[in-house]
Amino acid sequence: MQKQKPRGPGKPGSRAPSKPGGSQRPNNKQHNQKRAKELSRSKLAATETEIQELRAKYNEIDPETIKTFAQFPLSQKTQKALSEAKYTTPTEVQRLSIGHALQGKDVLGAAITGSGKTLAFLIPVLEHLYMNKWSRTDGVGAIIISPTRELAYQIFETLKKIGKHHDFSAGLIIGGKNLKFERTRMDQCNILICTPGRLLQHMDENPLFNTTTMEVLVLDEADRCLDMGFQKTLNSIIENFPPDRQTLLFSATQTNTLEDLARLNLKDPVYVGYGAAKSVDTKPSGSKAVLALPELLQQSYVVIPLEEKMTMLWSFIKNHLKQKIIVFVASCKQAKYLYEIFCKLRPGVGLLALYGTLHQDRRIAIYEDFLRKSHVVMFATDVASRGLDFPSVNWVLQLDCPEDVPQYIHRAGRSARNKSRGECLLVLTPSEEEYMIAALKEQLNLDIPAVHIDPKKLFSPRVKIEAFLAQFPDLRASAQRAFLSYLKSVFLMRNKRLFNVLNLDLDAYAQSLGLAVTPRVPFIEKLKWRQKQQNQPEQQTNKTTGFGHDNDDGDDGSGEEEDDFIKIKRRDHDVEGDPIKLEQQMGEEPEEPLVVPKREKLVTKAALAKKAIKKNLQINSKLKFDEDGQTLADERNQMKALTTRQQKQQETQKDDDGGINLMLSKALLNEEDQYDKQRFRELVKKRHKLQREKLRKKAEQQQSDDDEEQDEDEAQPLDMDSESEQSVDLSWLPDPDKIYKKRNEKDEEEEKEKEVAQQNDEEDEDDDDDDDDEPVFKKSRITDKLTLMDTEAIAANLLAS
Ligand SMILES: Nc1ncnc2c1ncn2[C@@H]1O[C@H](COP(=O)(O)OP(=O)(O)OP(=O)(O)O)[C@@H](O)[C@H]1O
Repeated sequence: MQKQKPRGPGKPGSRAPSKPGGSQRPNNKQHNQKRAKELSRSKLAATETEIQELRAKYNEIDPETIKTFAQFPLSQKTQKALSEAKYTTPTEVQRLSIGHALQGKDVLGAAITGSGKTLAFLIPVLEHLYMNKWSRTDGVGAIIISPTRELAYQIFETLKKIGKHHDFSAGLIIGGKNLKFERTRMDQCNILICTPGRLLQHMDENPLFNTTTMEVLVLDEADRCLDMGFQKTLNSIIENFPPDRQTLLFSATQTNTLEDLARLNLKDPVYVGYGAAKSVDTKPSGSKAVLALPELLQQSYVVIPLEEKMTMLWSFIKNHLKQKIIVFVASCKQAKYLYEIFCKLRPGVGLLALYGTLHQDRRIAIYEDFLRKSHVVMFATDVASRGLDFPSVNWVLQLDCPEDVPQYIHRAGRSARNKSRGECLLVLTPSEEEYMIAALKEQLNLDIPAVHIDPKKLFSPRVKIEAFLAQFPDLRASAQRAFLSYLKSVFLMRNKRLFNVLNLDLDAYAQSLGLAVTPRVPFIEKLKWRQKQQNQPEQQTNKTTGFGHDNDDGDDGSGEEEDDFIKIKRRDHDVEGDPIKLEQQMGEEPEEPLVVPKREKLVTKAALAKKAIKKNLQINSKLKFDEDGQTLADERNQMKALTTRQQKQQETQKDDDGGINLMLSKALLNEEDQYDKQRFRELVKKRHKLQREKLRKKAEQQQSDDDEEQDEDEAQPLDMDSESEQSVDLSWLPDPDKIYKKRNEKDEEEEKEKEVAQQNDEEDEDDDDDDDDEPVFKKSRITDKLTLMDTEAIAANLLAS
């Protein structure tokens, strides 16, 4: 599209001389506009003819004869971008699926990891919008759903590459990004690449988001999108899509059941990559899974106890310093701890960690870092196991056993991508070996060779790790969290044949992580306790049967009662979900189903309190007495009694199961208020009493001091003092004490009267207290006798007058 240069406003009076026949500027403008119109018209016409030509060729597509992308009836814009990105020859999955997708059919594509499934659905998406002359204002035309954020980001990047000559707008809608920003832009996007959770959030919260225009739906890693984890979310999303749409499903492990496909409302789907002959249009029987691994991937496994994994990992990294390695672990906290401790240990190679709890920007930065680097070790959880296209990964080390065979395939598939070589080492504990190896043999027809590690090549980093943990408490806490999270992940696995947390040597594992003390694992303690509880009655039953007490007495009723007491009625009473029928998968004899224990109901403080109230427990009460032997807690007790009374009333009513009883609460609050007021008055009174006591003592002390002083004055000759005192004879002066005492006594009486009046006014004052104690300030005035200095001053005044 040509762009016109913006013109400046132009100065008034500085116009260019006009040519004969009218002004030049309007002529130019008109000319340009005309030309632009002609251009766009011719472009539209060209597009229209291109579209018609391409559409005519759609029915002639024969996947078997196609060798290059140029042979596909694709728009020039797509062809140009493909050749610029050096995509000339389509991969098998692309060759087999693109034609059907262009024809508007629903496609289920299964192909090994790294075989180019992304282009197999992106090309048809672009072509569909192009052929339908989709413009920016037409809204959302296609939605691509990916189970992880990194994969969505990767698809977005590929779309940018091959769709760069088209005029469509595309949006990446994943968690951890700016929701507000996404909201304002979503309605302007023609292609949305999103994770299920975020998409549903927008559907629920964003009034601008409208999917009625949507015509193509793609599920990458379809089996993951449709599995239990995303089931509810995806069901809600699908409800919002128009039923009349094209659906494309792709994965390396298509394990979808027919039920899943029915949920998606597929219409006569084409199966690509199913069956031995990689045939097209052949429907797979029922829910048969399609599982395959790249030919150039070398696989092996090693069996070591859990506690030796750290040593093995350290030695492996030290022996492969010039390689690009992904180490898969079961939980985020393990990935974090391994990264932290290995950074401290400095193995001599770059380290990275990619896991779900990291901030999204950090995750993308790590992803890009790992893309770029050629010698690096990345500790990762299964967020990195599906779809991520890291070039030239030499080794995939599955340090913790994968949950199932598809997970093994996806992890292993991060290496040996797109016809390159790679290796995968599966680390198993002795208890995991038998089941996992048999499952791989059964489902993949794969005999993975076992490798044995030369003990001489093992270097244990334990001493160093212990030293670091002793030095850095944060690191120790991280190790503890890693320890617990691994055990939790094993505990939560549904496949109890493969993962049994009770088989693990916890102390040895804790020590291998550098922990001096094994952290407490409450859920294992609970599990053991529950197992013990379940075994005990069973043993007791056996005992009873052994002694033949069952039917001997002939009293059926009593016998039954006894049995009822000790017999477990349903052994799987705490089963959460259906038991896993592993035997059927493995073709073994059916055994007792293994079950995931149900989570125990949490006992909250509120629940305990409720229980206690219901039982009407009498909690020990503390009684306080004042100096007079009165109980201070009387009011409180009264209040408690009232509460219990009202609770009883409430219980008898039985219609109030929850919520707040306003009447009762009000009454309780009033009671509480009364009590608090009373208590406050008592405290104030007590404080006043204490103050008075103190002042009285002080006054008495002062009086006794004064008396002593007076005695001393009388006893000592005057010449002991100053010269002035020597020169003046003051014996003729009247005794000031006598004068002022009289006056003070008068004051005292008045004060007393006032006090009595005040006492009568104050309702709350304690009479006893007041009888004992006269106001201290009055006493202090009475005892405030004239000093020698005062007497001297009075004498001076008198002399002067
Ligand atoms: N026709 C092609 N020619 C050359 N390279 C291609 C072609 N198609 C895809 N590729 C490259 O192959 C690599 C793997 O592609 P892609 O990620 O789409 O595989 P995938 O099948 O989706 O893998 P996974 O199953 O792991 O998701 C990418 O680097 C991509 O660029």
